[in-house]
Order: sequence, then C-alpha cells, then structure tokens
Amino acid sequence: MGNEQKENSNKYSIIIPTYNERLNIALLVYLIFKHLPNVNFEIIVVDDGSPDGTQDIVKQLQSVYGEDRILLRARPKKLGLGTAYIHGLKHASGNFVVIMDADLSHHPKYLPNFIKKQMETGADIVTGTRYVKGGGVHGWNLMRKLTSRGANVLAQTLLWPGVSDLTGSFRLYRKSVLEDVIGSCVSKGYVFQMEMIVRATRKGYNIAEVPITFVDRVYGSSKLGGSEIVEYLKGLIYLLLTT
Ligand SMILES: Nc1nc2c(ncn2[C@@H]2O[C@H](COP(=O)(O)OP(=O)(O)O[C@H]3O[C@H](CO)[C@@H](O)[C@H](O)[C@@H]3O)[C@@H](O)[C@H]2O)c(=O)[nH]1
Repeated sequence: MGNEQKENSNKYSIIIPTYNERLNIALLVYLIFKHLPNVNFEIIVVDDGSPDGTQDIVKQLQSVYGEDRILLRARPKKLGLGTAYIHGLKHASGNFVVIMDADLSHHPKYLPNFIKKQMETGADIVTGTRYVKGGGVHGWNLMRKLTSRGANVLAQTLLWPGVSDLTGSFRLYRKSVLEDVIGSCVSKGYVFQMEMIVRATRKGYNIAEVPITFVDRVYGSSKLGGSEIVEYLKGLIYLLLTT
C-alpha cells in the first residue's frame, strides 16, 4: 500500500475468537505482523477456555510482541461466536475493527486490501466475499460447499441484502457502526454474520466488498455442526419476519 499506509492514522482492532486453536494462532499472529508493517493495530484474542491450551500460546506471543499489541480476553467456557465478538469489541481501542478466524482460513495477506478498500470508498463495512470474481473456496468437500452456497442463495432470495457473501466473517467495520449494529443482533452462533450484515444494510450503512479465497483449516476441526445449521434456518426466518 506504500504511501497510503503511511498516511493512514486509523487504529485497527483485530478480534480473533478462538476455541482450540493452539496449532494455528502463532502462525496467524506472525502473518498479521508481516502483512501490516506500517499499520497501527492491536490483536484481541477472545478464547473460550480452550482445553488444548490456546491461551498458553497467546501468553507466549504476548511476551514476544507485547501485551499492548496482543490482548487476551478469555472467557471461562465455549459461549459462541457472536458473543465472542461482542466481548472482544468491549476491549477494542481502535476506530476500526477487523473480525477474522484463527485457523488461517482467513489469510492475513488480504488485510491490506480491506484497509485500502475502506480508505478508497469511505465504506462503513468492508466484507470479504468468496462469491465474486477473484474470490473462492479451497479445501471444502462438496457437502460443505453446497451448505455454504445454499445458505447464501436462500438468504439472498429471501432477504435481498445486496451483499454477495452473507455468511463469511472476514470483515472490517467502522467501530461505531459495529457497536450500533451489534446491539440489535440477537444471534449467538454462526448466523450472527448474516444478521450483522442484513441489519447493517437495513440501517443504510455503506458496505464494500473485497474478494477473498477461503482456505479450509489445516489444523484442528470446524466447530460448525448440525445444530448450527438449524440455528441458521431459525435465524433466517427471524430476519425475514423482523427486518
Ligand atoms: N471464542 C470462541 N471462538 C469460537 C467459537 N466457535 C468457533 N470459534 C472460533 O471461530 C473461528 C471460526 O470457527 P470454525 O469452526 O473454524 O468455523 P468454520 O466452520 O470454518 O466457519 C467459518 O466459515 C463460515 C462461513 O462459511 C463462517 O460463517 C464462520 O464464521 C467461520 O468464518 C475459529 O477461530 C474458531 O476457533 C466459540 O464458541 N467461542
């Protein structure tokens, strides 16, 4: 980004929810620092008492990078993705907030694109999308691809949000916008991503998109199960009736 980064006086709070991400978190943090050399940012890890000892690794990373650059805001047990973001947001000191997964499926190499896009467009939200030219998904089996595609097509058809990827979570928000929208969200699990973006469009916020390729995790396993799919369908009906 060259000169643009030097002129960028914003601060970015990167919120990373973790549950059993011991094998991924160090590489992720390394890559974030590598790809944002001239950017003012903090990383906020919201760990839900991961039994694999994710917090021990985060503490080691704090000793390397500093507790002002990596904040650990733990919760005692697994309480869901939506509330993990809310928890992280409470501790964010930046005027922009990035939300991304810990498992490297959201590659930090895209972070400069999010920042550049926001600065060029003045958007309130920049959302990573797998479903435009230049974006994609790598490493999912057919069932997972169909689930994601189906969830998006269903939501596009019923809710008309004008955003191509409703269920992705790699996003940059103006902090004030995130605080405003998050307060009206009721979802706690994965459906939270869709609710956020639908409510933001209904409130008239300006949303830009950047293509990303989502690469399935190498280490650990997805926490997306059948119960999350049922919750998604319930959430979709709820949004249909209330927005
Ligand atoms: N703190 C906390 N973190 C959690 C929890 N559940 C999951 N996470 C963390 O949230 C991130 C995403 O979890 P995954 O289980 O890896 O998600 P996924 O199945 O790959 O789903 C991804 O893609 C979906 C779209 O297809 C997204 O909807 C979803 O948010 C996520 O980005 C990871 O960093 C994981 O450790 C929780 O209850 N609490």
